[in-house]
Amino acid sequence: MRYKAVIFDLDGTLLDTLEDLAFAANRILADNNFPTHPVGAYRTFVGEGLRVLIERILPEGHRETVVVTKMMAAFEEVYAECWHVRSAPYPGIASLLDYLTAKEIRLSILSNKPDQFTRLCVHRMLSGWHFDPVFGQRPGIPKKPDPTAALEIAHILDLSPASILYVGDSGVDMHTARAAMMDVAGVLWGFRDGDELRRAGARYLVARPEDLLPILFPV
Ligand SMILES: O=C(O)COP(=O)(O)O
Repeated sequence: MRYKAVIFDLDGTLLDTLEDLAFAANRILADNNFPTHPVGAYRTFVGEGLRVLIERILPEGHRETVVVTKMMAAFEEVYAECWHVRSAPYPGIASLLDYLTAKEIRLSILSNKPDQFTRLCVHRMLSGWHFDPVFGQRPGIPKKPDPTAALEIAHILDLSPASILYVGDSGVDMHTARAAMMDVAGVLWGFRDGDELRRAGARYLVARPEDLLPILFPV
């Protein structure tokens, strides 16, 4: 078997978290008399961590560090109440994870979502499977697309990057995997489109979770 482990991105790959993220972000915008955004716009705002999300949703001219920092704290407060309301695994993820577990493929998660929310989401929505390690964005560790955390996972699993398949839904994920010398599959059910994934270097593009099986277990 070529791949012994999979590193999954979280938002837009395993979990559809878009509506809860958009709800919390729009709430803090409205609370501060800033214009809100349609839920779909958040597909391009999410993916590079909380600070970048806040910078992207604020109107130009209101992105000073002090405003961004205040809005980050406000977001964390609102999201702490709503992160689980409308979020859930995408269709087909449960069966995929069951199958990978039965085949003894090791499972791991690497997200740019703040680490505490990453762990909460995994604990509540993906507790039926064993993911280890689970890393969100941690203070002092460079976020994706820097390959540091992906390589840390390879080290913890005691596997070479070549024996790990990275699965994600954004250009940031594709760049992360390539920088870590891992093969990468881009998923088309997430927040970004196939063009972005292809341009960022996706080796495979998959339309449904079960389409990962022939990649992981070629006949
Ligand atoms: O919350 C984010 O910025 C993105 O999270 P992801 O890395 O799981 O897509």
